[in-house]
Amino acid sequence: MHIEHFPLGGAQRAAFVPPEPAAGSAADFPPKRAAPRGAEVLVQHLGKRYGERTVLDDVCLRLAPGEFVAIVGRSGCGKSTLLRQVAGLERPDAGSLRVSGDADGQGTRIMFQDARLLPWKSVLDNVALGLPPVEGRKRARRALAQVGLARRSLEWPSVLSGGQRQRVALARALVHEPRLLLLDEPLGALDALTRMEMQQLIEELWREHGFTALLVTHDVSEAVALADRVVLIEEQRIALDERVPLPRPRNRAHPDFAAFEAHLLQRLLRPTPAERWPAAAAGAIPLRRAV
Ligand SMILES: Nc1ncnc2c1ncn2[C@@H]1O[C@H](COP(=O)(O)OP(=O)(O)OP(=O)(O)O)[C@@H](O)[C@H]1O
Repeated sequence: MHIEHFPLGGAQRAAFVPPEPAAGSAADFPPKRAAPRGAEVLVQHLGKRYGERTVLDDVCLRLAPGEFVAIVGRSGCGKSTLLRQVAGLERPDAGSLRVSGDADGQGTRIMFQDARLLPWKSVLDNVALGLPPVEGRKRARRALAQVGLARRSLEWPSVLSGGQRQRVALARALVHEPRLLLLDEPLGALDALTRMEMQQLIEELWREHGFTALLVTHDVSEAVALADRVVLIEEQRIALDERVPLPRPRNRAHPDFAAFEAHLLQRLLRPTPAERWPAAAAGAIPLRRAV
């Protein structure tokens, strides 16, 4: 897969030596991935403001077709804002954004932390929503089978657990054969075990279907488990964009997993210039002198 990086404003890299792949890992990693049929996403010099507040500034990012990218960053740094721009739910104030291979936007699907199911419709009808009745239900059954809920299709959403509801939300995205799946902290409300099961399911479906995936998460471990690349947003910009140097499926028990996670966490928790020099950030003294 060809990955092209745009120059990243102020990108900084902490000292991290990518580990060698574990012995025998190639055998654990059969190349059974479907040929990518995902969209390409190209974000160039994107800026977004809400009133006086600049949330994103000069953000450049490219997702190759079929790539899985995770966005991490502190609360309020603009992760969901970036996702909403890519989803076309909001318009950026500056720069450009292109999702190719999805001309009508129908192939872009988004999943949120809450499943947002219609309580007065059955599980099956939630998944088939917007599709022609007969064909839609057939496709919805197939999608529900893929997420392991074939037997729950005639139930109401209210009787499902949180994890099962998120499975339905995943089926509702899959039924449209997405080319781009946007995931806005979709597992944030789940318990640790269910969360890991869902991560595994998302990875399996991604491998099988070949869509491009963009995941927003607070959980660095989740980003390392799922993504090809991890992108960190800090101070309105992309401050780090790194390939995850680990074979798939990711082994959380392997020391290399922990090492890469620790490397990202260290970078994430590093105080920003504004935190180190609050007076300068507030304009009391020139930042140049403070630095
Ligand atoms: N519609 C809006 N109007 C005004 N401000 C907004 C709006 N949406 C988001 N913001 C502000 O933009 C900033 C970034 O919000 P965003 O939700 O993108 O952050 P985030 O990184 O996803 O946060 P979290 O991890 O806590 O979900 C925040 O300061 C937020 O208050």
